[in-house]
Amino acid sequence: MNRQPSVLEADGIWLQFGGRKILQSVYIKLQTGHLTGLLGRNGSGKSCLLKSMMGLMPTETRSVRVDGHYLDKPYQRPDVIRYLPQHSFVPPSLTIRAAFEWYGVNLDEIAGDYPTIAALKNQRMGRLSGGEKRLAEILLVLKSDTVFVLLDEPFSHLMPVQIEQLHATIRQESQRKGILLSDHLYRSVLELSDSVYFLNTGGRTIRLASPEQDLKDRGYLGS
Ligand SMILES: Nc1ncnc2c1ncn2[C@@H]1O[C@H](COP(=O)(O)OP(=O)(O)OP(=O)(O)O)[C@@H](O)[C@H]1O
Repeated sequence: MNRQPSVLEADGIWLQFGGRKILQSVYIKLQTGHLTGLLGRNGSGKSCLLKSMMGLMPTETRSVRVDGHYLDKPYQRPDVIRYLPQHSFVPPSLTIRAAFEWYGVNLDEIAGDYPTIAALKNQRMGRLSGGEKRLAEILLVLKSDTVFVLLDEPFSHLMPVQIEQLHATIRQESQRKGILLSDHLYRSVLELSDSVYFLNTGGRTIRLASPEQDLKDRGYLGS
């Protein structure tokens, strides 16, 4: 698939719960061909930000634009943007094969890199282990025919060898997609990202110039 480069900008995102401010005028930019990292302390609002970008949170204000065009309900545009939430989202009664058909992803294409998933193709999602299910769901989102992908903690529940393989797949997919990666495996995030945002406790994003040092200065990493 050949596409023109595309830019997604999310800005003016304000979110609060019961007067507690979580996001305050957040700005974030994604670009096809680039991988953007998102880091922040526990509870800083990273998951809320991804949900807000999808239109799945009751934000006070929010603007998500793709190439300057406002996206009213991003969650209704899987052709433009897909989102991997922290929780499982495929109905447990679906087999892996049916889930891949639903997302329009060719199971044969991933069989070489992920033989365990391919071998389980007739297994129902609800019968998979936590790691198997997570991996299948990541691949559905990552390999689907879309332009932007938001990944919320994709590496949780995966064993190291799968994380390594996933690094390669994320790199490959980010050549044509714009990917936002949020995960506490910060080494993976730094290694894969072309640029990194930090969501500070005041609910604003800061683009990190020297990620390792900045993360230490902000108390995310020990010094
Ligand atoms: N529906 C909700 N109602 C009230 N508070 C909420 C709701 N969802 C999230 N919060 C609060 O918003 C804050 C940010 O949560 P969020 O899950 O976005 O953090 P996070 O940065 O993803 O954290 P972690 O790194 O621990 O996963 C937390 O204090 C959380 O308790």
